[in-house]
Amino acid sequence: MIRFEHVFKRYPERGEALSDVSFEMNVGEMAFLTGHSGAGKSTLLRLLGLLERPTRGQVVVHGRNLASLPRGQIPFHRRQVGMIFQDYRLLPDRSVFDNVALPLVVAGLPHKDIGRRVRAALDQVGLLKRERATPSALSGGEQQRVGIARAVVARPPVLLADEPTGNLDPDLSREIFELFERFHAVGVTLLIATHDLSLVRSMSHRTFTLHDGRLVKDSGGH
Ligand SMILES: Nc1ncnc2c1ncn2[C@@H]1O[C@H](COP(=O)(O)OP(=O)(O)OP(=O)(O)O)[C@@H](O)[C@H]1O
Repeated sequence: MIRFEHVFKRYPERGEALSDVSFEMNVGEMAFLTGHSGAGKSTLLRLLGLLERPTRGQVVVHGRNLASLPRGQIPFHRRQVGMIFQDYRLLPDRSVFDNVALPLVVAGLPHKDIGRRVRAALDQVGLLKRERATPSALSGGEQQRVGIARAVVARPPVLLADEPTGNLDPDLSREIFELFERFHAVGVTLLIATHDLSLVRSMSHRTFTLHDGRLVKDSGGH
């Protein structure tokens, strides 16, 4: 589902953020991505979401080589890869419903399908009753669940999360990770960047470790 082949990413002003990174993930696999601050975790996820392009090497998702993906297929790719962020990135002046609907509105889905799909996604994250609320009326854990509903509403086969529990306390963090387990159980491929090593250790999934832009460890899991 995901393949990195000798991937390098250099930011002109900062030098190499990723150096010669190669790995593969199978369909339905769930893995963690760890490493010190600045190790390159966000960069790796941004390459997968096509928010950045590699300087060298190949990134392949679902058989599509992102380096040679025609411009017109970028929106389609983005719908195949749901992204979840530490700071949730919700629109503060729009309702929970509107925030979750956004990817479907952008994709031009018919109105009646949008309502059905948004409610299904909110149900999955346990927020069906809050669709009219604005994000500021929600707790951090709830806001992140809105972020997750938005990421899954277009039913992407791949979910990427960048420090999804970085702003949450341990109990809420565990709830978010349990939610990820449920998507894993239905066959979604997940890659989750996190500093939360105690949660990582308690969950026995494959774990990648980056150090100074290099993949130094690939371990764990069943
Ligand atoms: N848009 C950018 N422009 C320039 N340099 C960048 C950019 N994004 C990241 N970098 C640099 O690339 C390196 C890797 O950063 P990255 O954000 O990928 O690391 P990270 O492991 O996600 O760190 P953190 O845990 O702090 O989020 C760092 O040196 C960072 O300063």
